[in-house]
Amino acid sequence: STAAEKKRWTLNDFDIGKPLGKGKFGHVYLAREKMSKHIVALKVLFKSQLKQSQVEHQLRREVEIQSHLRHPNILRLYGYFYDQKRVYLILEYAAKGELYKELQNCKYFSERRAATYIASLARALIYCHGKHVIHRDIKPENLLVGAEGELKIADFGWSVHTFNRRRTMCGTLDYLPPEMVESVEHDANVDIWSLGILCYEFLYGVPPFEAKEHSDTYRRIVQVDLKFPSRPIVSSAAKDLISRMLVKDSSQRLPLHKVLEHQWIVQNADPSG
Ligand SMILES: Nc1ncnc(NCCc2cnc(NC(=O)Nc3cccc(C(F)(F)F)c3)s2)c1Br
Repeated sequence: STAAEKKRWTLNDFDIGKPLGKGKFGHVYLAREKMSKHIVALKVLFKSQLKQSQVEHQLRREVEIQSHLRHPNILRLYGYFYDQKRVYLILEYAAKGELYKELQNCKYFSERRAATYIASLARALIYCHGKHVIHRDIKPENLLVGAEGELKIADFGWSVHTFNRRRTMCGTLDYLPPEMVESVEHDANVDIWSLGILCYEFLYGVPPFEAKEHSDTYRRIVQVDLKFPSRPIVSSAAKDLISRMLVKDSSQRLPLHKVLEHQWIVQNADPSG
């Protein structure tokens, strides 16, 4: 790892700028490292809240996992430091912000834009799985957009190394595959399911199993109650790809490298990604 990852950073090393977003555990600020003038995002977490939620081990795992990941579609976590009350994550700054805000603004994405994002995500997940890391929490809130419009997966707070698969419930229900909702053993194929959920939400503006009550969402997930609305009009190729990822039996889900070879991706994704 680089010198930057070894250094003992303190808040004095940074000029703090505007708030970028408000997370569950703390706020994110634009910041500039004084010596290098390098622009970063600084996520501030309160130790009291981390302790209260007993997630300190997850945070340590995130920092450990992220320190080994280098991919254009994965937001870098350069390092962390802490003081009396807070833990600070030093993150790559994604200049075009949070993808879910973009999705809210334009309701749903074009097939070309959706396919380009899905292809980027598939490549990032192939890279993660190759390192025995599953993200487990792929959803619009964890996707950011870089200065060139490229997608960046962020927040590995729920990721794990596959050899110690865990059964804890994590993230919102909408994106969880049947095996996690039924809290049985799960593997890297959980991320393929979430990719299918995302592909549907990019094209229709809502996740496929959304329901008023948690219990209804749960039932729709375990029954894979997949319906495609008549509006907006979506190509049959896109529906075919979604149907091959949202399969209850995780071993039968389309493998990520096959996602990249699917005709809808080949015909619609921008190769630069
Ligand atoms: N424009 C932007 N450019 C860059 N970043 C931005 N926002 C921050 C995105 C994040 C990346 N990584 C994260 N990681 C965590 O939050 N981890 C986390 C937090 C609490 C508890 C835990 C745990 F303890 F539960 F694991 C783990 S948030 C924005 Br907006």
